Amino acid sequence: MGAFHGLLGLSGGQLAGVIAIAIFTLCIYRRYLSPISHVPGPFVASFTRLWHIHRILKGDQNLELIRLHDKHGHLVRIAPNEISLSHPSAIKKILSAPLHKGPWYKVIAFPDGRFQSPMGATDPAIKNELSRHLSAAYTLPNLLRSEDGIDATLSRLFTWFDRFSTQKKAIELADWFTFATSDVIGEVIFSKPMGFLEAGKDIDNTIANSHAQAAYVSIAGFFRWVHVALLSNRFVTWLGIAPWGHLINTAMSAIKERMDRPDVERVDALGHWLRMLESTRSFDGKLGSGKARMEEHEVRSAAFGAIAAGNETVAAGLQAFVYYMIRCPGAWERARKEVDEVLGGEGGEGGPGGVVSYASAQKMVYLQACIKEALRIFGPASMGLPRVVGKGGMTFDEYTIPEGVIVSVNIWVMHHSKEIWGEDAREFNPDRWFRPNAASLEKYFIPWGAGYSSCPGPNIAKIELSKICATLVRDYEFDQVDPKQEWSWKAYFTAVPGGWPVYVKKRGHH
Ligand code: HEM
Repeated sequence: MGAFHGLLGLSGGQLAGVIAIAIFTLCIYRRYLSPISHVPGPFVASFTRLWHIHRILKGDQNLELIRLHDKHGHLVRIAPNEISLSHPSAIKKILSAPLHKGPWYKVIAFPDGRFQSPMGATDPAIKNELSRHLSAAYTLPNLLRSEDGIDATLSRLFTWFDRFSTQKKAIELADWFTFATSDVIGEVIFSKPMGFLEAGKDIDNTIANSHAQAAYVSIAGFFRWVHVALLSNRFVTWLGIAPWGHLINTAMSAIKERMDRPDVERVDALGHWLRMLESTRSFDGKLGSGKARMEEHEVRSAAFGAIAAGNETVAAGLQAFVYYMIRCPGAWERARKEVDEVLGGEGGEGGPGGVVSYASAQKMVYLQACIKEALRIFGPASMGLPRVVGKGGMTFDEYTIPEGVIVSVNIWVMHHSKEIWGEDAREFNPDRWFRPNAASLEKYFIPWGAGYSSCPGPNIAKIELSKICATLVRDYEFDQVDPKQEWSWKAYFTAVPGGWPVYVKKRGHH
């Protein structure tokens, strides 16, 4: 360091002064001279990303953004080079367009930063190529081939609920729904539940630790090189010390077992990917060449993606359904009447305890509107989805945003926009889906994101939400231990509520 000062001919104090002036100049440039300096937003955000990171860690980035858009309008500058958009056309112009994703996404790599995952690929052409084989496993007909396995898993959940009803024991739905959705993902991906419902408890504190992991991932994307240096590198992978935890470990050993036994034929997603792997093994198309190929690490990465993204999101949707339904007078009874009608009276489908089929749940239009409304009012994905403006820039209102600026669309901001949904935008009202303008609002309903980078798992989520919500409405009621208590949650990349214990009551038991 001393040699460095000497080289510049500066004393320690002078060097500190030069650095301070450089930082000050950069701040002035970012605040007053940058091409997006005229876009309104929090003062600090205009010269440092730390404002955004602070809001993420505080866990209220979604609500804060809604407040800022209410105050400033369609454009809010949330970092020196990022603008959040609430303009109704932003979904089409930003998410549905083939824009590159923001650099934040690159942090999503498995098992380490050397490998590109579909979510981590920022170039739309590469992302599409990496996803091509994966998504075919998630079509509705493919997934419904696992419906019996899903039913067996969910029956375990309802057996627990029956027990809690008899015991009059208060439970956290956050835990039980996450146990169930984790087990279902195991069933759908590799025909093996993760074991939470069998154990009836959080295994290895997996779910308890997931909040800290979620907070880490949501900001690690802004410090990717630190993340690569500490955790996401070849050395950590080689040592096998990455803190993946029970879910990923279970998935990886299930994949290994299946690869060791190529004679086992299964209808799950893994079976599909392994067949793809086999048929493309001899093919040496290069990434970016537009040619189909799939490699072993991509199979692992696909399972990792589903497991990392597919349990708490659905569990949050399920919680939102129960939470808002029990607060909406008459909604549970109305949904139950419909469920009974469709199933032909109390019990229906295999009698009490039998899990409602996906096909029957699709006929329950009010129930589906309630599920949809729960996902609108409480979108499980709470972080803005960043894209990079391409050549020629982009115009919203009187602003022209130049090439290279990051533009993000936050699902909460869009779902809570009064301009789009009307004055009752921030209320839970399933009946909005029966209004004459409902069809025209579909394009603004984006719980899964939109465009080439949107969630690959809606069909899995819809199967779970439909079956679980229909069965809950038919067979159970929920009373909060403290009916006035609001739930709490932290909005990182996803928002997972908790802290609202309930009593489960089996229908007819008092
Ligand atoms: C209610 C449930 C769910 C919601 C609301 C949801 C929402 C989202 C959103 C908003 C994204 C980000 C899109 C973007 O970056 O532009 C995403 C990505 C993803 N989701 Fe979901 N998701 C849900 C359930 C699932 C399930 C069940 C799976 C299981 C396969 C899944 C797997 C993934 C994966 C792998 C990604 C990364 C996709 C990629 O970029 O390749 N999600 N999800």
